[in-house]
Amino acid sequence: MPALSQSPHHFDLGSARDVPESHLWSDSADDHPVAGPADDAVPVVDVTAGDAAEVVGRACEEWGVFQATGHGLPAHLLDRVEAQIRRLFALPAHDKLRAARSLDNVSGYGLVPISSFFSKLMWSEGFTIAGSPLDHARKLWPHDHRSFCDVIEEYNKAMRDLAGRLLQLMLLSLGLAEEDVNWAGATGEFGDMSTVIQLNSYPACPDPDRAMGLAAHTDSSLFTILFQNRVSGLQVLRPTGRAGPAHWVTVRPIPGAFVVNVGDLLHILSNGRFKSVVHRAVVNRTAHRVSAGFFCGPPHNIKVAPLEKLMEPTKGPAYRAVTWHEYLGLRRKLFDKALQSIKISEEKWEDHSNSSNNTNTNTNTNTNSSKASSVITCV
Ligand SMILES: C=C1C[C@]23C[C@@]1(O)CC[C@H]2[C@@]12CCC[C@@](C)(C(=O)O1)[C@H]2[C@@H]3C(=O)O
Ligand SMILES: O=C(O)CCC(=O)C(=O)O
Ligand SMILES: [Fe+2]
Repeated sequence: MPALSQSPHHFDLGSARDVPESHLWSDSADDHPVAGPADDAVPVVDVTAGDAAEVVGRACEEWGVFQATGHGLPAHLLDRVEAQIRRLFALPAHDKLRAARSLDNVSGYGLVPISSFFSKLMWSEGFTIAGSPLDHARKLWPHDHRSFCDVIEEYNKAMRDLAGRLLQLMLLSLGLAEEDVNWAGATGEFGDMSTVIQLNSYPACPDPDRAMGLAAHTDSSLFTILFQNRVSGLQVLRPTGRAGPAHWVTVRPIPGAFVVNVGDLLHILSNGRFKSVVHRAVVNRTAHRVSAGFFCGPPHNIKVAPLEKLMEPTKGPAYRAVTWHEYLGLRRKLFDKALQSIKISEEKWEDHSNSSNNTNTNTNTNTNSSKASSVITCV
């Protein structure tokens, strides 16, 4: 076993010749098989196709995830994003730790936030960007933060535009109009929607079957747009159902395509119709994999609740209303029990429909008009 330079938290994964005890996941933790290549695959949608909304809707209901092609983001921008992610994680540990995430700031370098719920460490490092990356980039590259900030800024703009288009397709597929979700923006603009970028790094691993890149989880967002490029590693859980017993399906990388997955907030908004997909990232022996998640949420202070229009006449809302901020707080405490904790039982449907709590579903209660996380500038 290689010596740990400091604590196991700062163990240099890239140069490991063995998986240390601190990062060793037992096989028994993996309770589902991985489906073979002959099994059905995550749907692929050309977002410019005439039937895109319909295909997106089916994918979100059946899988909770799809791959988006035809999105129009130039390949050279994605190459520059990937190069900057690799540049960041290739820095020596002590440089990266200068930009470490702190208790009062979600942005910065560190272990994936859900790490605290697991006794073993994951084979990955992360860098979270909420708002401007400038302060952290300056700490990483005191003399050359510009190229990182410029690329992130350009990527953020292009991704917000894509996110707006995807949201419109999703809402259209649910039969919703602009006035049903007034914060969603009318014409594909992403308006005041909140976004967070999560950069992930998964170094090659000497014993990939006994390590875990990113443990199984759902995202708390409305939806997440993941750039995974050419190295595979993302797997989605196909629960027991039409496709047989529960199993993991590898999301085959399609160069230039994005993986779009439904998060808990969209599951709530659609009253459970769109599935918040459980997913994880596995590692491999030879390739250093990187990815970038673009987490899309409602505007600051908007409460997301099941839409009246999507409820069956005899049924009520399955969840109570929450802002993204409140929900992140619940996730920090309860992790995968957070969604269950806001579930409304059938007996309470009647009380709930009489209460005022659910009337502000789509009302902009935004008293603090901060757009800090929607605009990334490096000035
Ligand atoms: C906005 C956020 C979503 C996220 C927590 C965070 O504050 C920033 C990182 C996000 C991420 C990325 C990896 C998986 C995940 C579950 C985690 O631990 O951190 C998600 C969080 C989430 O979706 O709740
Ligand atoms: O890297 C991946 O494939 C998955 C990343 C992910 O799930 C996340 O950032 O939430
Ligand atoms: Fe995720």
